Amino acid sequence: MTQAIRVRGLVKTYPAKPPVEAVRGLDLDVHSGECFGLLGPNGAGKTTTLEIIEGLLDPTAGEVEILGLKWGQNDTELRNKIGISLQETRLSDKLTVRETVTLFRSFYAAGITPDEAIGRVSLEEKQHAYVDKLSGGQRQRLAVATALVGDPELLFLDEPTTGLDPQSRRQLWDVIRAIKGRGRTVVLTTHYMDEAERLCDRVAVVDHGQVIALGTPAELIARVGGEHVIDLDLDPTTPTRPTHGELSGLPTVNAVREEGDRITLTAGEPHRALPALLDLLRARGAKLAGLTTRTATLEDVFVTLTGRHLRDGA
Ligand SMILES: Nc1ncnc2c1ncn2[C@@H]1O[C@H](COP(=O)(O)OP(=O)(O)OP(=O)(O)O)[C@@H](O)[C@H]1O
Repeated sequence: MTQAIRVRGLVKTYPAKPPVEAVRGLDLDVHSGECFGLLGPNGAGKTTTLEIIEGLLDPTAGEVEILGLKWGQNDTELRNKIGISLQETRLSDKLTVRETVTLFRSFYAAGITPDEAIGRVSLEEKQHAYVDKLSGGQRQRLAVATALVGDPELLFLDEPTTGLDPQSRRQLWDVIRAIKGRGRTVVLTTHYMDEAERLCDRVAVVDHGQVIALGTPAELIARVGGEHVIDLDLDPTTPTRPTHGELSGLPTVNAVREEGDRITLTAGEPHRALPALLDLLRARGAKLAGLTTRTATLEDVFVTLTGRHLRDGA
């Protein structure tokens, strides 16, 4: 498989008092044709990493190769091969959708027609509308159209669906799937775990400027110890809580997490873990305020790895 992106030992320290070590020795390989997700909480270093790869920011140290090319050596060629939709792409309110896409098309030596780009993000009906008259979702799709119009081999989408309603998010997912369907490489950052699970072939979980886990969503979920999660809420009046050791000793339980009255177990076989859990709770005289079982998600992966929720402070 050819590499779309190769990053080694990336470091970015912002000058401040004290200096901010936003990226601390990050390695990354993105394969051609895959949809790759960078996940992590606010401040993890995702945007900084992307902006260095996109050539918008200089690294403090490290190597970056994009499509076999390097910033500083092949800039014009690189700019023609990548498309970027920034977290908040600034578009002029005084231009229409069509004028905006036409303007961005003029930045590229080759590409698709503005009409085709507008069609790919389903904005035909809005092509004569001014940017300030668009909804949030339409604006985001326009931002993606401006990134698509140069027919890039590699497309960067920084939090493409943040703040959008569910319907607009799904529309953008379809747009992203279609881009991938054309064999293009997509790198996206997101706070939304369902988005990453649905769209990404592989994801890297970034925390404190480093990759702390990498793999397909299914691999990462399997790695946290089981595909099934049992969430149980103890009634606060419960006299004696089961101990951590008792919970981890239940059949097929791989991990135990306790946050206040919420206990979360990951279990390989819930049909074996659950009856034993209920017996244990009965023996402790514990009252249940709630009990649910569900499939493990990337959010569980992140909490297991870092002890924090991905959307903390989001
Ligand atoms: N220009 C800057 N000067 C100083 N510190 C900065 C600058 N830009 C970002 N940082 C800091 O670097 C760290 C990483 O920020 P970055 O935006 O890369 O994280 P992120 O993972 O993309 O977060 P978010 O999800 O909020 O966009 C943060 O602590 C941030 O405050």
